[in-house]
Amino acid sequence: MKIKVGILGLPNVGKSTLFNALVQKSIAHAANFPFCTIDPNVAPIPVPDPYLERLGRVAQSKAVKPATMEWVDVAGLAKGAHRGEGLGNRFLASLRECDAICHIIRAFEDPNVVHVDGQVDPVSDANVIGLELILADLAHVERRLEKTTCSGVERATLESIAESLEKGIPARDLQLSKEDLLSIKSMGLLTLKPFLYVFNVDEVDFCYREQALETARERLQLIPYCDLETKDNFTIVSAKMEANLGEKPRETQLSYLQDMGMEFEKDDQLEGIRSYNVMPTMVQRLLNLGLVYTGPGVASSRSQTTKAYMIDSGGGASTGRATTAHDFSGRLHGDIRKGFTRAEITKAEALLKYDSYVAAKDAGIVRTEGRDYILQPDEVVYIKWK
Ligand SMILES: Nc1ncnc2c1ncn2[C@@H]1O[C@H](COP(=O)(O)OP(=O)(O)OP(=O)(O)O)[C@@H](O)[C@H]1O
Ligand SMILES: [Mg+2]
Repeated sequence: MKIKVGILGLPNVGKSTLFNALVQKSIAHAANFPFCTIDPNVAPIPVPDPYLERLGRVAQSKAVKPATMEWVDVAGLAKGAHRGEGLGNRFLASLRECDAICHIIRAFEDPNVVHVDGQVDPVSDANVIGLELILADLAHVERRLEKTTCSGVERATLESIAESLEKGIPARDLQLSKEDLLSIKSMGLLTLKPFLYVFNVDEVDFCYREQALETARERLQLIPYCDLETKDNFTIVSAKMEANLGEKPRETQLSYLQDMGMEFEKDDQLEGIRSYNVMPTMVQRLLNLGLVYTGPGVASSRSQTTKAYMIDSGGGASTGRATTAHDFSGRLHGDIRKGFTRAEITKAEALLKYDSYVAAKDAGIVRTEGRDYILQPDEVVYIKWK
């Protein structure tokens, strides 16, 4: 299951700075002028994982490979983009292919960083983006409705969406049935996608997290185009702080933040606030994704890597992609799928109580399932095949 997340926002709000922080490398050019990014930057980002390292040790693997999500950093979307302002909105095509959108909203004041409208106003900025997305979807839907190949359920659905968009209502606010949604899936409508709202705050505000989160929550309530059901899907980052912390030694990072006023109750809190952990975890929750593992049980002559894979936690309820043991075997190798006989399943937490897969099996915690078994999050899967 390949998951793509798009980073969207006005020009010069810190999208590329944040993208680099997520990738933990300087891939995207980030600079203090609008429309710095033209071509999209794309990179895989590992999904934070509570079990992988330890499972690798139980399996005696030489390496572990985390599941990844692909993040896409695009050009800034400007007010009037639908009329061709800024870079227009042609680049939105890369966002149409994404499973979720991460909307970066400038909340930092720094007067040295140019704001396209001359003043920092997070609510107004977020509304500009919300409206541009509605207008971009409307133009996209109207183009499709002009085609004679658009008929039946697809046409009826798009007509009702167009009617709503014209009134300023995003497509996600319509109660579309599964059948309706399926008929328009290839359109990649932006106002149907799950959104994560990310307020990019000043370094010092980031260090007073509770207060900054409260302010973000209050602002979100004022953004009419924001998805009502996902109003909890927001967070704060300080892209500049992330850039400053970079990969400095842990002690340096801690003292930098403490000097700025941040209080730490526990040492591991530092990892818990870094965007490369926070943001993929939020996307995972937003899209209801879970992780399953392979490695334990596999003979070392066959594989020496323990790997994590993403699946739909709700058994396909949210993405429509339930993963059966047989489907999953196809993700490993065509031959494994062809020769599938059964799957051995165990929970990661339970397996970690043993020194080896064999010991866990002897203790009776490994069960056998057939091809139609729907995988559940945090399961370790060992496929038997001929
Ligand atoms: N939290 C912050 N506080 C202060 N400055 C910041 C913060 N986040 C980013 N910046 C600065 O804002 C400027 C613009 O950043 P960046 O190039 O990442 O924006 P962008 O959204 O990718 O822009 P574009 O749309 O032009 O590609 C950079 O100088 C960056 O250092
Ligand atoms: Mg950029």
